[in-house]
Amino acid sequence: MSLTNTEFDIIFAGGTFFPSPLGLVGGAAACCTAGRLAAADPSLKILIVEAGPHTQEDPQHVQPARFLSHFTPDSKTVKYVVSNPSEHLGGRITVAPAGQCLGGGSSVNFTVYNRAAASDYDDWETEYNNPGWGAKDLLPLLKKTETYQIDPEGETHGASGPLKVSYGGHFPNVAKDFLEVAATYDKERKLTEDPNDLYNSNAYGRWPKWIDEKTGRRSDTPHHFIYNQVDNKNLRVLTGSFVKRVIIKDGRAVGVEYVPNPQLHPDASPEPLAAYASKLVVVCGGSFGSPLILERSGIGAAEILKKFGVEQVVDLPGVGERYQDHQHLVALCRTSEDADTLDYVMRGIPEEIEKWDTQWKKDGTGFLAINGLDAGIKLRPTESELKTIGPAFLSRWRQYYADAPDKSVMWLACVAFCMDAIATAPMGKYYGIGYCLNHPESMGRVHITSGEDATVLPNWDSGFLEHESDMELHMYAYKRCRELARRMPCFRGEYRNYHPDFALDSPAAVNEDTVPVAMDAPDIVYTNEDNKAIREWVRKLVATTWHSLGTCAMMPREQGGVVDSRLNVYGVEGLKVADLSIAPYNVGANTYSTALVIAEKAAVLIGEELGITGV
Ligand SMILES: Cc1cc2nc3c(=O)[nH]c(=O)nc-3n(C[C@H](O)[C@H](O)[C@H](O)COP(=O)(O)OP(=O)(O)OC[C@H]3O[C@@H](n4cnc5c(N)ncnc54)[C@H](O)[C@@H]3O)c2cc1C
Repeated sequence: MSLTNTEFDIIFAGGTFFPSPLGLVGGAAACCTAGRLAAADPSLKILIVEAGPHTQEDPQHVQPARFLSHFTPDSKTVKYVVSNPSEHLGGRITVAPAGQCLGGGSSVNFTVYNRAAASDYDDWETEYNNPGWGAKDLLPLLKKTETYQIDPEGETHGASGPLKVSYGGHFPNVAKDFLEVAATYDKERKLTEDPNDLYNSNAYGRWPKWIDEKTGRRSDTPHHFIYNQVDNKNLRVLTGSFVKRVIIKDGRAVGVEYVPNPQLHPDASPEPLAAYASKLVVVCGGSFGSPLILERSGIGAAEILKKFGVEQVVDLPGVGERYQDHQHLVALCRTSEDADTLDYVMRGIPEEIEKWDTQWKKDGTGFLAINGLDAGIKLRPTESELKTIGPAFLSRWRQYYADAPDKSVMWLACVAFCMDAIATAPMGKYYGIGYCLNHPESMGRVHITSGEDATVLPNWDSGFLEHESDMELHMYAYKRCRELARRMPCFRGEYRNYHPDFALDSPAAVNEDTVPVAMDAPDIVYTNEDNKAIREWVRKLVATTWHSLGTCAMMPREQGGVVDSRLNVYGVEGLKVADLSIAPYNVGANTYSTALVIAEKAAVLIGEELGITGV
């Protein structure tokens, strides 16, 4: 589709693309920012350019529990980003699936509602010099996005935003078991009604979801910010198109070049087309997409651009650096047939889908209206636990966590399906206690492998486990998960492939076919050999939590920053980045909420600059 003769006000690159004064790409953040601006000023010509397909009213996007259906080898809605082999992972690669469809991650994610600690955002303001990005400034925007159906009067939650947050349409008995065990076994920690108030941590609770309790639908960004404005002909979305580069003339971004996605348009000419924006180009390709768009546009480190024949426009060596994620693992167990798990739905068994689809259509409840992540904790180690974790983590704790009681070191949760192993585990019902590290010390990097081809995979080093402090925390986390899991009434043994390879005669040996241990049973004592086995297990299985951020960091330019605190790319006029890639440092939570608050803030900043009121 050629948009060459249409001029937009804004183009959003990475999401959907419109010929407009403003242009954007159409991921989670892009749809929110574009939708807010379009609603405030319907005369604004906006184009969103998105690499993947539309998602409108597709059950695989709208019904929350369908998220694993996107993970097929030939997926058209998820892009598999493959890392370089790493010595820290025993020489193996890791793969990060990233949403590639209108709405990006918001259209395929697991719908876990998890909010950062207030001090995470305060650090953005004070440590990275970004006025206006602290918790007190962002809280009103966090509230603006959501309707917190669980407690609309809650002080830190929103009551009338477009995205609904609830517990979903069912409370699985597996999650109830988990909370009962937590309350009885873990004497050091309490239960909470609201694990997401920004200011408190270290208490177990029922876990909310980005799901509307009235309809059972996913709270994604395209349906709530874009598809609900179909009558606005000035808001245009171009799907199936990769933004190749931003067109920069005399130091100003004036448009984008885009090429068809060959997976969706195999017969289209690969020649680039152009769309022009008179006011602004906003890059929103996510943490994997945005740095690559910038590098192909000549914005990045000299040696990388030179290697791939891209003429440098701005020297910004920070582009593509500071890749961060939340590394996760799950200790899987078998469970009884009467346990509520999503295994059969996740495996796509037709009778199960049909049964729950009927229920979902009737009243928005049932297994399609949940995500199987129904209880958990943002956990901080106790003083006595801290003594056992290890010297590298202890040093990290003292430097980063000790004085910030709202920060948790990991999110630990009960998973009511065979997460990570659904494709390989024998048929049956499973649950797991899983966790992700909230602020791993390790960082990676992502860069182009071609100056011309926007469809090829990048050069990605995940950075996972490059710091010993992360490994020590993983080992502690596994032990916590295991103690909780084996006490749960629904426990019927550990699934060997998702536990370390302990010696068979070790007291830590995997118990495959058994019943729960007593609540007051002593914790397992691990030998040096057992600890080595856990270390190997972590290396073998640690994986992305799909929470990539930080690759176009909002920091001072001299410290490696890519955008300033108004999201302007250093050295180019009329060019912003507005997605999770601008996060200067990690947040202790699943990242959709943070992507949304960045998008809301971007809309406000753009509104101010273009004189649009009511954003
Ligand atoms: C499988 C999965 C599960 C997740 N689960 C959760 C969860 O349960 N809870 C939670 O809080 N968070 C979750 N997340 C994370 C969350 O969805 C992301 O943090 C969020 O979507 C990031 O938003 P973004 O706008 O920065 O990027 P994205 O949402 O990734 O959007 C980027 C968009 O840009 C497009 N794009 C990239 N390059 C180009 C290009 N060159 N041209 C055109 N388009 C391009 C992509 O196709 C994509 O649509 C999950 C993510 C994934 C992938």
